[in-house]
Amino acid sequence: MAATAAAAVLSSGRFYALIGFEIHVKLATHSKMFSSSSSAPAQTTNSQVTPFDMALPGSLPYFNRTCLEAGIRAAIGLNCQLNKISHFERKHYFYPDSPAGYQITQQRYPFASNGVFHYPLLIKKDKLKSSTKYKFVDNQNSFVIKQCRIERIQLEHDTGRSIHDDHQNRTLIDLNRFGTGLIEIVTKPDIQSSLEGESFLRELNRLLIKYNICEQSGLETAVRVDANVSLHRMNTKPDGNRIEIKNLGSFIDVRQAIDFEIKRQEQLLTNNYSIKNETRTYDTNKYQTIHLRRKEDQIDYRFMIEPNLPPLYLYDDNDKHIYGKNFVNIDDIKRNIPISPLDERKQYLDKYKDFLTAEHLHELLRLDMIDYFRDVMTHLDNNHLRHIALEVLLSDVKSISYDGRKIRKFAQAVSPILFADIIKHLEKRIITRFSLYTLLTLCNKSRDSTRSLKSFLDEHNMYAINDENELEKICLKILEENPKQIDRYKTNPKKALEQLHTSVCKKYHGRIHDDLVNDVFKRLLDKRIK
Ligand SMILES: Nc1ncnc2c1ncn2[C@@H]1O[C@H](COP(=O)(O)OP(=O)(O)OP(=O)(O)O)[C@@H](O)[C@H]1O
Ligand SMILES: [Mg+2]
Ligand SMILES: [Mg+2]
Repeated sequence: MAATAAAAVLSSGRFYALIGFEIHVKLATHSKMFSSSSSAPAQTTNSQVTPFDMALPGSLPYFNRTCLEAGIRAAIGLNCQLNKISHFERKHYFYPDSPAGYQITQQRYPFASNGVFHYPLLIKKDKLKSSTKYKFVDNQNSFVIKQCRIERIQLEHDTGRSIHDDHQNRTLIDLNRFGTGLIEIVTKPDIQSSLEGESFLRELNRLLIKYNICEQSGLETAVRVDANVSLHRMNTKPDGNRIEIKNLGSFIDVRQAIDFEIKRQEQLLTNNYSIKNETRTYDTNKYQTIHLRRKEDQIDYRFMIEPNLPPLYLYDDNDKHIYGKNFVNIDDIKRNIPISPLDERKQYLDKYKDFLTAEHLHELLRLDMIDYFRDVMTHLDNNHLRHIALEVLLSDVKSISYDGRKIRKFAQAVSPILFADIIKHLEKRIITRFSLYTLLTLCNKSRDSTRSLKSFLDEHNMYAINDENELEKICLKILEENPKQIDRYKTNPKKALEQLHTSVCKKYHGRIHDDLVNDVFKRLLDKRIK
């Protein structure tokens, strides 16, 4: 894998862009950060709310250490320095869905800082504008690795939700979400294009899910991103001004919002306007960023140390003498941390180097198939079979279950053992390549993971016809039914064979091997036209 650090110059060649993210991640913990209420999605409004969540006088916060543990896992994945002492502060602002009038955060004294994250760059496959034509590999079929520094990671909690009731012209407040644990990951402005930004977020998302920091649903629900974008003339230094685009909820929104913003700023600078600090929002219908407020107009947050919470202390194996409720041993967490997505990628490419390319691997990751692939591989004992399995995964299985949710259902219905068994049958020519899609669809639909392959093949009579005599009889019959093709064979043998092949497949529903049947037809037709 090659490391690169080339500056991304915009197509005009006159400007360069700097992009920094503030990424809010909803932590996968059972209860909220400072109260015992559940943080799971609720059925009824205001059903998961304690006196503290309502800011009732006299109620006190009680810190949930699993939030800190999840945060530490993120910090390890992002190679951050873990600060042994960190503090909670009150960040004051008034908003109806935040009844205390402040948010508890660690903005100034975070538990983790100064990290660096390496991620593989998505490379545009071709010059088409299509948003799907991306791949993760360069022409040498290796990953291009980029890096982005992490400024800090802080713990904070979410706000409630305002529900606007237009009929009665009022706003209702639901506090179920209030107090659920978040981490905010703040990057340095090291990202230089929308493509780098999207690549960074996709890899980060994999890390967050793999390390059980947020729920599987990832960027779509558990992660919200503020993208800070600034454009500068080449050979000038940034002056610190930036545009902050708030609350982006999907990879595509992030990419499009950045692209729009770069173009907008390019026009401003070209017309000799300057970029001033500003907060904008992205309109997903109009594909534009829209002015919200000038940064200078923002209120003074009047930060103060949260008096009801002690500092958080971290320790490692070397400081065994420290213990207590809010103390977490970093080394305990490090010992149980899974392999990082990047190292995992290297491991896969190394283990299956005989047939797995970086592009295949990217595709498996993109389709959320990697775990299924890994499990299938363990049931196949040679690379020839494994290669066939890979090919089937990236064709038939891909079209049956094209997204993460569906592949998980597919994996339940078609167990890796069953899938491996299908591949072995295919290789032994007991079933045909042509029947695979139907067979896999049937297995997937049956939703009965206990059924054997034999029961499917018996029930639907899907055994390949391998007997030459039987096949010859079938082909003769097809020729009788299609006399036109015999004439056509004289002038256009390719087309005639294709038509005959289609007819035989239609009639025998994928029980015929392509190569065998073509040979038999050829033999029979050659004899006839002699
Ligand atoms: N010149 C720049 N161009 C683009 N992004 C920048 C630039 N300078 C700083 N940034 C980014 O701005 C972000 C600053 O985030 P931070 O949370 O520290 O402050 P904030 O946005 O003022 O606070 P808040 O959390 O209240 O929004 C970082 O992601 C940083 O990388
Ligand atoms: Mg910000
Ligand atoms: Mg911030």
